[in-house]
Amino acid sequence: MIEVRNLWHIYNGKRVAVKGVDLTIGNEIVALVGPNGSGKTTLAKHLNGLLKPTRGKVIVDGMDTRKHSVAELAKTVGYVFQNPEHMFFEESVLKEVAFGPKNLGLSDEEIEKRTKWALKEVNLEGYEDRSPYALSGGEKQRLAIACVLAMRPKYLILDEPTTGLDEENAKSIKRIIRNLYSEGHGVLLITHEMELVLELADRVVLLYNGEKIFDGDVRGFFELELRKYDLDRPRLLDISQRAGIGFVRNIEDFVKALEMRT
Ligand SMILES: Nc1ncnc2c1ncn2[C@@H]1O[C@H](COP(=O)(O)OP(=O)(O)OP(=O)(O)O)[C@@H](O)[C@H]1O
Repeated sequence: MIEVRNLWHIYNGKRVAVKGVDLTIGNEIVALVGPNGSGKTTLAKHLNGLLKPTRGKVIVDGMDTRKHSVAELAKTVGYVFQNPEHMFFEESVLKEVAFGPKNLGLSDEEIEKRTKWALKEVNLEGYEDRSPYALSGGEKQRLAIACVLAMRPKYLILDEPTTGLDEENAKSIKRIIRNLYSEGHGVLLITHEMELVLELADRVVLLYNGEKIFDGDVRGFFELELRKYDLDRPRLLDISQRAGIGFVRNIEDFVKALEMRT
């Protein structure tokens, strides 16, 4: 369990980015949403110790982030950054994924096992010898997830994992996230894409001006006046409501509900 208790983050002694946030994350998919500058990245960087609390506490599976290094915490909380190509530096996909486990000082056998597993998990088997830079946007995103997965973290933070991807690639990322959840991982999904929230999240946390405005189920979240927070309501929900069907999570459920009616 990740526990955030009354967390405050103030940059340079004056810019208050996170204001008294409480939050827990277990084996679930939590969407972290809010307009630009609302504090999402700042909050997420606390979960693996990249930032330390100005006030309050973050406890990751019993470890106080102030008392543990980022390297230590990264074994438990993996962070897949936005624009993953900035993080690649090896000449092949295989070396890129093996880098993390190597750094942990694992045996060659264990490194190979983890690398293979991570590449399989993101469906990049057969790409081992390719250059990370020569991959498509969707493949780069999957490679970035594999690199973090190879560290076997229990929790994953994914920052805008589907932004800029076409539908096919976005689908594949969604499948990976669902798999990770069913394998017992906790996932924190930072996103501006409300369709993704609707389809995937168990819970939604809304930040606004650094404060937690909402923390609850997806249905409750979409009952909020989202325009007030610069967020869009998914079109599917409007269409479904107009059709008299009400709350659905994806197009398949909408079509099923339509068919049942006829
Ligand atoms: N290193 C920094 N130094 C000073 N202020 C910062 C720093 N990083 C972020 N901020 C400020 O803290 C506030 C929260 O920023 P943060 O990046 O956490 O928001 P966000 O919700 O992730 O935004 P976005 O959706 O645009 O990525 C913003 O006002 C931002 O300008």
